[in-house]
Amino acid sequence: MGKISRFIKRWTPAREELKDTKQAIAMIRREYEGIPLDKKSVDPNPFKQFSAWFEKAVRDVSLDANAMTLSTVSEDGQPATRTVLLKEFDESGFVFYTNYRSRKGHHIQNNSRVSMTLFWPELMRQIHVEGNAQKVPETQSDEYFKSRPVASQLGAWASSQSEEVESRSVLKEKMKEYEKKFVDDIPRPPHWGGFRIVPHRIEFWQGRLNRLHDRICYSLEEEEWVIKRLSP
Ligand SMILES: Cc1cc2nc3c(=O)[nH]c(=O)nc-3n(C[C@H](O)[C@H](O)[C@H](O)COP(=O)(O)O)c2cc1C
Repeated sequence: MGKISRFIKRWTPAREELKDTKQAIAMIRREYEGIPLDKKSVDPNPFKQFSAWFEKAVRDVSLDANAMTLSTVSEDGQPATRTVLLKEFDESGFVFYTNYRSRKGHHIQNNSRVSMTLFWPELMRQIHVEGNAQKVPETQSDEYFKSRPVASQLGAWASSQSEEVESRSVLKEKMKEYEKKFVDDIPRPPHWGGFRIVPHRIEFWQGRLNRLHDRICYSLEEEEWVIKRLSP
């Protein structure tokens, strides 16, 4: 049994112990005993701190270490969240790719304020970022689009993301249509590309004993990152 499956077993009730959802929820409880996180021990640069945590997550987290919850806000102030994949990262921000005509795309075009959260249960760690989303340059989206598998490239053409679709077979037909249309090179759909989240607040959360977790928060104040410890 691997490190992770042992870990999961420890915190998951046995199948025969589960009677109903209410009881299942009540049975899920664990202590967090992560490595201490302190204002003195973190890097003064939040991007370097992010890299250190992300690299550890890629090594130690079972799957989808780059999956993050993205929150946007609708025109009438309704927040909406969904999972997207972090695809690029540097000191200018966090990049994910999507359909600009999707629900999230419309939200961002109307209100660029977004937040994103990565949670790595195995490490008892969470990173929460708040900032503004902006489209990446077209050349950057082109480059990333080219690196995707051909089927994913066709999928970007075939799917009018977030719109109602009659059936799965309609999607399959569209895939076939685009397969015929683009024989050699598949261009990037103009409505598909990256958003960069430019952060002004980055919080690192480390689970600790007795729910006394460590929270170290960087906020951008007059172009300087100010570091504070927050109550759990
Ligand atoms: C693990 C995972 C990764 C995903 N990655 C992306 C992604 O990188 N980009 C994307 O547009 N949708 C991604 N999705 C699908 C979104 O969660 C969502 O269903 C879709 O983008 C439509 O969202 P919207 O209608 O709010 O715009 C992913 C879903 C999961 C579960």
